[in-house]
Amino acid sequence: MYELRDVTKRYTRGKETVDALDGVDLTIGDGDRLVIQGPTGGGKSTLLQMLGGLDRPTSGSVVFDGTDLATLSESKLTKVRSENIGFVFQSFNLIPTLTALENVETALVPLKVQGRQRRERAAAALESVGLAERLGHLPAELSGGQQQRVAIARALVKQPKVLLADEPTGNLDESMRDEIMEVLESLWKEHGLTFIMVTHDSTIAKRAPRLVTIRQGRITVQENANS
Ligand SMILES: Nc1ncnc2c1ncn2[C@@H]1O[C@H](COP(=O)(O)OP(=O)(O)OP(=O)(O)O)[C@@H](O)[C@H]1O
Repeated sequence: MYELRDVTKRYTRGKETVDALDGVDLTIGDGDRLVIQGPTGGGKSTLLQMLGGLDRPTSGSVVFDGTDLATLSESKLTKVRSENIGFVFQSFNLIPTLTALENVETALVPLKVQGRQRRERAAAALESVGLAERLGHLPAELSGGQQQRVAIARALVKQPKVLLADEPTGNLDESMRDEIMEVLESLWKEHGLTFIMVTHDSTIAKRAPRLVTIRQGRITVQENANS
């Protein structure tokens, strides 16, 4: 699915340069579940942005299903993203004036799914995260955990190949954290998704089959035989 070769991302601000990624090589297979951890500023979000085609490396290649995202035109990159990659962030990023159903429907607009089919798919996605009774609620009328479920439904409604999550439980208390992790893990199993998650949470990191640690832009990979 992913082949990253010698990926470098250099940020320059004035005279200062930071290598947020420094020669990263990483292979991720179809259906893998991978957790990325590391100290603050280590490069976790930058790596996730490369995988999601949200940014391009300074050098190196990020090959996704045979296509190098590093050299793709902006319009082709947008197409790859909207068809294949679902994102979940720490700050749920829901549109406050839209209902849960409408928020999920927004993910199907770029795919030109319209009308009744769009509503039905969005409703089914919300049902799969346990929110069948909350379709007409606005984000402000939902708990933090419920808002994150809406964001997960929005990421998954287009049936992406990959789900990328950046600290998806960072804004939640412990019980909601466990709840959201259960939802994500069961969706991963059910859909055969490739699931890549950034977390600071060592309990979650310990449960991951593959753990990537990133420090000063360099990665180490551990396989966890117990999970
Ligand atoms: N747009 C940018 N411009 C300049 N420097 C940046 C930019 N984005 C990130 N950096 C720098 O790149 C390095 C890696 O940042 P990144 O956000 O990937 O780290 P992180 O591991 O996700 O950190 P955190 O856990 O704090 O979110 C940091 O030193 C950061 O300051």
